[in-house]
Amino acid sequence: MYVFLNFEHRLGVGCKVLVVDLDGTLTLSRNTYELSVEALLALRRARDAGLRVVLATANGLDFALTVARYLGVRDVIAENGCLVHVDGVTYELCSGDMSAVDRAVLATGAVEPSPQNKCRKYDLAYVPKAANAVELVRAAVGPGYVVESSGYAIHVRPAGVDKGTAVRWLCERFGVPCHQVAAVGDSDVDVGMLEVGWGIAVGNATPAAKRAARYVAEGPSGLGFKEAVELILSGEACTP
Ligand SMILES: O=C(O)COP(=O)(O)O
Ligand SMILES: [Mg+2]
Repeated sequence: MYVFLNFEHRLGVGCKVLVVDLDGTLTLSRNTYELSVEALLALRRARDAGLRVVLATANGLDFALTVARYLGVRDVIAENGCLVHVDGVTYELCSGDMSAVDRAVLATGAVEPSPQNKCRKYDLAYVPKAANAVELVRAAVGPGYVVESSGYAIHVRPAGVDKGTAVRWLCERFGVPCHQVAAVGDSDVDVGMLEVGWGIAVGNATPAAKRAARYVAEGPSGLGFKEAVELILSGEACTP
């Protein structure tokens, strides 16, 4: 039961849901996994204000659910939107067998498989070994697949689904207009959700993420997320 405590929420204006990326957004910077204390405190303020918080990450589902547990978050978008876990049930927004694609990607010799791949289903992750790894992988998999870098790994998944697809699915499920879903992120894999929701990019986000956002924070990563929560709680975000 989400009782919206503050004035904007009671009036049915302002943000009702907060969808937040993990790596590069809740962390100290975009090249570490260390969580930002300021971000954790801001996340708790958002939740205490009655916002429904969803973790949206390129990481695998098992990994994301584990992190979400320690963040005090129950709902998760994983594998860049291919898997959505809401109210204890996992929904698959992607389909198809990725084994042949995986073989083609590894045959380029430009990447190493992420250890997470043994527990990932549709969005596979790779560590680049060559400067032009993204281009080589794109050439190997063809137009039916999306190849993007999160800054932490190269991701390959079936075309047509991204974090924005999953946010749109959540808007429907929660019965909330998408402009009242705040989405905060740092990288190219967040562009879809920054466009679908009321997008906020952290200060050190990629150019594509900043272009997709309604608002760009000053601070980097976790400090930028703290600013995003302040904007949300001020009632100035999630305008139509
Ligand atoms: O797993 C990654 O590559 C980055 O994950 P993120 O979507 O939480 O930034
Ligand atoms: Mg990120």
